[in-house]
Amino acid sequence: ASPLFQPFTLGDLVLPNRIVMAPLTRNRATPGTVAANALTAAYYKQRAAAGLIISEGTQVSPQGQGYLNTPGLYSPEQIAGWKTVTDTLHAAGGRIFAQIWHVGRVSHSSLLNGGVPVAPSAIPAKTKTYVADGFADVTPPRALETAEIPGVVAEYAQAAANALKAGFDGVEIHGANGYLIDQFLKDGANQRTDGYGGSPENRVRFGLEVVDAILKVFPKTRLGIRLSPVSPANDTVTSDPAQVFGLFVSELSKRGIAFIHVIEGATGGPRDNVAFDWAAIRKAFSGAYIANNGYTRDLAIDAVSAGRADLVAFGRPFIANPDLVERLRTGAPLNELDRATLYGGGEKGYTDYPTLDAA
Ligand SMILES: C=C(C(=O)O)c1ccccc1
Repeated sequence: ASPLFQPFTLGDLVLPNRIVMAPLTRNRATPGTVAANALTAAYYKQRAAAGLIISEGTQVSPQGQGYLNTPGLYSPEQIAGWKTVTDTLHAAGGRIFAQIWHVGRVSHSSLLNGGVPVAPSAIPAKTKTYVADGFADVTPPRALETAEIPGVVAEYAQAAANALKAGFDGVEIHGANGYLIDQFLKDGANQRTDGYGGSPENRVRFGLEVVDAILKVFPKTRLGIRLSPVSPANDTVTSDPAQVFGLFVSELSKRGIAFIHVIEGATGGPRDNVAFDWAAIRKAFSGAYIANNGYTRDLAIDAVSAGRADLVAFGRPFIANPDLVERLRTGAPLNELDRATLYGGGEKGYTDYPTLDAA
């Protein structure tokens, strides 16, 4: 069988195959920000055959929330809610890492008690977010004071400690798609004049402080980070992707974390929007490389067989195919994705996609 279906040891965790369920925001943490409804546990349980599941983005604090009904990992209720999910998934033989998330400037005052989002600089993103009455332009942010930054770093570390309590098998730091860490990395969003802005060395500082703070409370063998060097997601770009991500990845490699999860191209879009040397990034990192973005069965089999990736993450295919692993193994056709039920709502488009044997 293709290496895609062979086991892989990630850090100290043996995965039964190299197929990862990518983090997917579904806006179904109701009420509010607690991932406790039975639907969420059922949704993840249906996908337990994945080599590894990475949870939907889970905010590290109230300030870190940018969308309606996304779960948090900063309160006892939220930890207890996620525990019902991880217990259910473990009972079904699955493995799940928590993706911990701070949206930075991609938020809306209606989610922040009338407040404004925080960001590296007071530069509004030309992007929308999902709030109570549908999609809305994000609220222009304020720049974080230098003195506030250690507090935000500590929110990530606390969320990682909470992830352990909530029964997660590991943590993925959300460092991609134009959210807070990515905003610091990219000079289109970060025009600070203190030690956190300007040179690539300064722009990687925030992300590295987050990793170092987490490593004080969390094992490096179970820690990874998602990156999107050339994605324009949420209107966040940089003039120097090769420089800043080459530096960031080599610094991450020195810390010995388990994986980088790389969005190759524009998130959910073209893989060749900007020329980028993915092989150089893979070579610069000592741990595992999870490739993501628009992979088909053939592309995934080829990437793993050719050694360009250790694992491949699938997002939208996992939404529509709870038994994606089986379908990829046998080359079976895939269910169509229903875009109308991606965000918000209930079981429709969440837990009601059929498996092969149900067809
Ligand atoms: C967390 C997200 C990301 O990383 O792009 C997200 C958020 C809202 C809708 C889709 C995706």
